[in-house]
Amino acid sequence: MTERQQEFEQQLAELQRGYRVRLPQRVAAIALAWNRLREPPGTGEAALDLQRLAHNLAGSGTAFGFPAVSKAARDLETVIEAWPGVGEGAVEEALAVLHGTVTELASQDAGSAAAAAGAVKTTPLLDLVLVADSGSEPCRELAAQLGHYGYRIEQLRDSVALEQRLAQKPPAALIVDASHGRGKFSGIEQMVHLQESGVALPPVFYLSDRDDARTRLAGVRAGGAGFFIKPVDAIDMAAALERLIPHESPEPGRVLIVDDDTVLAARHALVLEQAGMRTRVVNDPLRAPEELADFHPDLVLMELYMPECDGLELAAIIRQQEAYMGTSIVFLSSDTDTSLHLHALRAGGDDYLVKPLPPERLVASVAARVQRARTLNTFMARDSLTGLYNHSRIEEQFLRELARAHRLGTPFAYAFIDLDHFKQVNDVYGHAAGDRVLMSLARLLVHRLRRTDLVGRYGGEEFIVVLPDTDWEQAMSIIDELRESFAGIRHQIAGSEFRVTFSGGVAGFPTFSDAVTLARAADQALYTAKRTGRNRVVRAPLPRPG
Ligand SMILES: Nc1nc2c(ncn2[C@@H]2O[C@H](COP(=O)(O)OP(=O)(O)OP(=O)(O)O)[C@@H](O)[C@H]2O)c(=O)[nH]1
Repeated sequence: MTERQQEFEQQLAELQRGYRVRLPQRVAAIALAWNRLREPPGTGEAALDLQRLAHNLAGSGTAFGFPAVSKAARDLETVIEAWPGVGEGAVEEALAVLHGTVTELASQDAGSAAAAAGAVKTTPLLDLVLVADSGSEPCRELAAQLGHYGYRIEQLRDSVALEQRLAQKPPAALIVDASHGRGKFSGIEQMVHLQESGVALPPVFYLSDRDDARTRLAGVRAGGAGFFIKPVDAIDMAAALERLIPHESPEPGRVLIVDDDTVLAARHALVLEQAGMRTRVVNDPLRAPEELADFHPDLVLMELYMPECDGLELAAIIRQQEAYMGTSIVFLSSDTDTSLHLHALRAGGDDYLVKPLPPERLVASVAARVQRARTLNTFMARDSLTGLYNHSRIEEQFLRELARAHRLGTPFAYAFIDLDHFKQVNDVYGHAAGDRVLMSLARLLVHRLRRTDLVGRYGGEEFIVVLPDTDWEQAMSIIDELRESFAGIRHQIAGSEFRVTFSGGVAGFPTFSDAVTLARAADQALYTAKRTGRNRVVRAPLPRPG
């Protein structure tokens, strides 16, 4: 075996271990889906969910070296297909066999299962340390303003306290008053002194009363990441911090593999998963559209020759749908005929890979295409001023969330937010000032909400927030807290200062169960908020019975 093959086999073994550790969770998901189906109101969708979970497990078990799991899952799938004709007992029995098979495997590998269960995601650190004289009013005000954007600020008086703080838990960044202490550059000098004595500093932003070259130069020489003249507009500082603080690693690329050759498809999936991508395999091309809608891949990797529906036909089906304009299509085939390659590209494919393909070539081609699909999708999905989801994308996300909530029976909240008297802001301070206000609200929403929440700019000064797994009482208090924070932001433009407020309307699922009534309810609640004085959040009234 060559060194490369050895490495590949090792990687496969690693993947196999990961798959094995997650098996109990997959069986638990199947058991949950079965409970949902059995207890009213079980729907056709719940039955499909259950069938798909069992089918996926049946399809992947053997590929990962667990044929007994595949067999038990396939038996369960067959019984589910025949249900309710076969009765609950048969399903329970098949489920028990699957559970037993997986429990046995899990007990052999309890150690790694525990390790996998213990993996907890952390949220990015957003605390900052401000080094300034305690009596400095502009610095106190800046701290308060940054607090509205979701940064936690701790103020320290001297470099001794700072050194202790850095040793405990380093903050995301330091903000240092350049003239803090004695002397013009004493704040800067303190940082230089700390660095020279071997203390590792996070990025430092200097605040200064004076905008002269000497002070700026001192800041640059001290390794400053930014230099701001007092009084600092908090939105500028928030923007600089946002660029600096590393965000969570991007979502892994999602690849849908369509190939009727189960072994080859599983192998491609293993290779791509090993390279950090998420994959889903479909062996029946006619199921691809359904999986596409459910999985939302960045890229579809498909075999050209397949029974019933070949790759070119499937590409045509995908390309006819606007929702998948940004999805890459890569063909795989052992056919080296170049005219066929051209034909495949004309049919909407982005690349054509000839088999057999070394793993690193597959990973490189797919990763490059995933990246391009991501970039294209970002342009298509984002509002250029605020960077939030644009109108069509937030609507799409809302519908997706609604479908998920229906499927899982979880609540979610929907809020419509609209700036108050925004026309006056434009009229009095100019359009550019209005744009800055829109950006500041966008920043506040993104910083203060969870990563799983969805925020979009619906139109001019209207925003939509979707809060998954949140009931509307929680949503009311979250949106109201945001309202209060936003009202506290001082917007500064050419020496003048002003504040802006927003009004909000909140509605939720399952109180309103379809998209139209839910959005209309939130809109009406917003209208009530405007009519009753603005700068408030109103909950949609309960729907009339019947
Ligand atoms: N600066 C800026 N203004 C915008 C943008 N999009 C829409 N607007 C402005 O937003 C203002 C909305 O005004 P109205 O619909 O009258 O609402 P309002 O003044 O906020 O009043 P209420 O909603 O009733 O509180 C208009 O003046 C639009 O020109 C934009 O991208 N930038």
